[in-house]
Amino acid sequence: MTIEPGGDDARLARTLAQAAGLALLEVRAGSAEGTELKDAGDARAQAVLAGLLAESCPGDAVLSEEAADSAARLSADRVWIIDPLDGTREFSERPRSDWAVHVAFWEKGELAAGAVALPARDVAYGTDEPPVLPVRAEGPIRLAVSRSRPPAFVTAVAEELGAELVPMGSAGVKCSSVWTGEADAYLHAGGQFEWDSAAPVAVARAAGLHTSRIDGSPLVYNRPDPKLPDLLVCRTEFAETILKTVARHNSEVSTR
Ligand SMILES: Nc1ncnc2c1ncn2[C@@H]1O[C@H](COP(=O)(O)O)[C@@H](OP(=O)(O)O)[C@H]1O
Ligand SMILES: [Mg+2]
Repeated sequence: MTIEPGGDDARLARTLAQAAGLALLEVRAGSAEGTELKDAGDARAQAVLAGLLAESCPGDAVLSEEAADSAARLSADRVWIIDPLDGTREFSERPRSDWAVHVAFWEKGELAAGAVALPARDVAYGTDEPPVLPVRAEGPIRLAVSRSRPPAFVTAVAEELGAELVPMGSAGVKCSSVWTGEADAYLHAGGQFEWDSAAPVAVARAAGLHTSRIDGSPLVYNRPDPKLPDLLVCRTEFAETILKTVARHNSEVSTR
């Protein structure tokens, strides 16, 4: 199934992400700090999303970072894959704005819709109205990477590509940096889960970006084990070069 703009599920994904985003801004306006703030954010956004999903689509399954997993999702046709607060670390570091709410919708084997809200930037992106890629300005490849857990091989890869690293928090924010044109690619390896990438990947696909594992294989969602440790999201013109460069340096790292 391909991701179609519009549609009720796509609009619902955006509404849900924005509602959780508003709740997170309220939590952040309070006095909690550090772990207490992270926990309060995770819990509040989860409660908002779970409540709205139960109301709007009571028969659907849900896979969430903040809720117990249920095997029921493996035989369901409709599954919401949500990360109520992605970039929890950055959420707790006021006034950073690189944190997000992810709401993806999976149907019969494929991501079918998704939305990524960046509440501190007052913006949300969704497959209902896919982002339009800007024309790329001249210059070196800009590679968005985790500011706290970049892949082991990323310095060597950037050197070989003559690329600039752009560190930031949140997988959703890094994917959004590719569709807004702030970066050309988002590269991650070393660990992640389906909820970290499902919604950003749905929006990236709708925007016409390349999305894959770092060995070039497809990103597959709603699997029994939700670990999905690596990905590349990039402008299509850079996919082949980046994948080849990663393949060389990833094998050097993993055989060390
Ligand atoms: N090595 C790793 N193992 C597990 N999760 C990882 C990871 N590296 C990044 N992630 C998760 O991916 C999301 C984006 O990370 P980063 O900001 O470092 O790019 C974060 O999600 P959460 O904030 O929802 O926990 C983070 O926990
Ligand atoms: Mg996450």
